[in-house]
Amino acid sequence: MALTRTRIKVCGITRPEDAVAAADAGVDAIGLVFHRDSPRAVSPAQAALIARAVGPLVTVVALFVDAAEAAVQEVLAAAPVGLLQFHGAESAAACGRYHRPYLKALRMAPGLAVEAVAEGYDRASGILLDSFRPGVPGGTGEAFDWDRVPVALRSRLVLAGGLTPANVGDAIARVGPAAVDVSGGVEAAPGLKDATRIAAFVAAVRAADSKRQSGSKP
Ligand SMILES: O=C(O)c1ccccc1N[C@@H]1O[C@H](COP(=O)(O)O)[C@@H](O)[C@H]1O
Repeated sequence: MALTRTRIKVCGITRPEDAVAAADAGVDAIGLVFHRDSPRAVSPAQAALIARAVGPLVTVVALFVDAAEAAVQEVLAAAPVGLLQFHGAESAAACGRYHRPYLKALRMAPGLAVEAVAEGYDRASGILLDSFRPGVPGGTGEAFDWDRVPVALRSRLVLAGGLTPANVGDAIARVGPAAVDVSGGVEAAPGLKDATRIAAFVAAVRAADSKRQSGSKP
């Protein structure tokens, strides 16, 4: 049985007030980036403050890019993380080391055998597909060719990469992911979310869900 409500994650939150805006808009998860080179990077102490602001029933996702085990453990000790997100070249064994639910991000490099690679992460709670730009691990603000998404992956797919309030409805109609993830598309500036854009993104997702449901009725 397929989900009728697309789950929403807003990633790259750096301020408690942005976490509150996302929660108030009705998102399912917020993402915190622990990658030093990102304009959205937060410290474990900031993460704890943001997680406290968002309350108990919004999932806090901690995003790492090929991080050392000690760095991941430091974050886990500091903040109530509900889900890990591995956005680098981490193996399935490395992702599973923390005995926590996790998303594995795959960047859509030319020629990537998406389905085969995703199969190697069968213990992941979801497979996140993001755009590929050489030398940039994520948060590019660029969309990839959605026709490359394997149908078989949809039920555990988190679609990411260049989503915005303007294109997310089309993305849902064409791909039918379990969840969508947005960062740059709801920002006023890198790392600074915009409450109006977050609300517009959520509204666009819900409109697409309604359209899908009415279209599937006999
Ligand atoms: O957001 C970042 O700065 C970032 C840094 C390193 C790895 C991943 C990052 N963000 C993730 O990138 C995708 C797409 O972001 P966007 O919507 O295209 O800006 C998303 O999954 C973020 O979680």
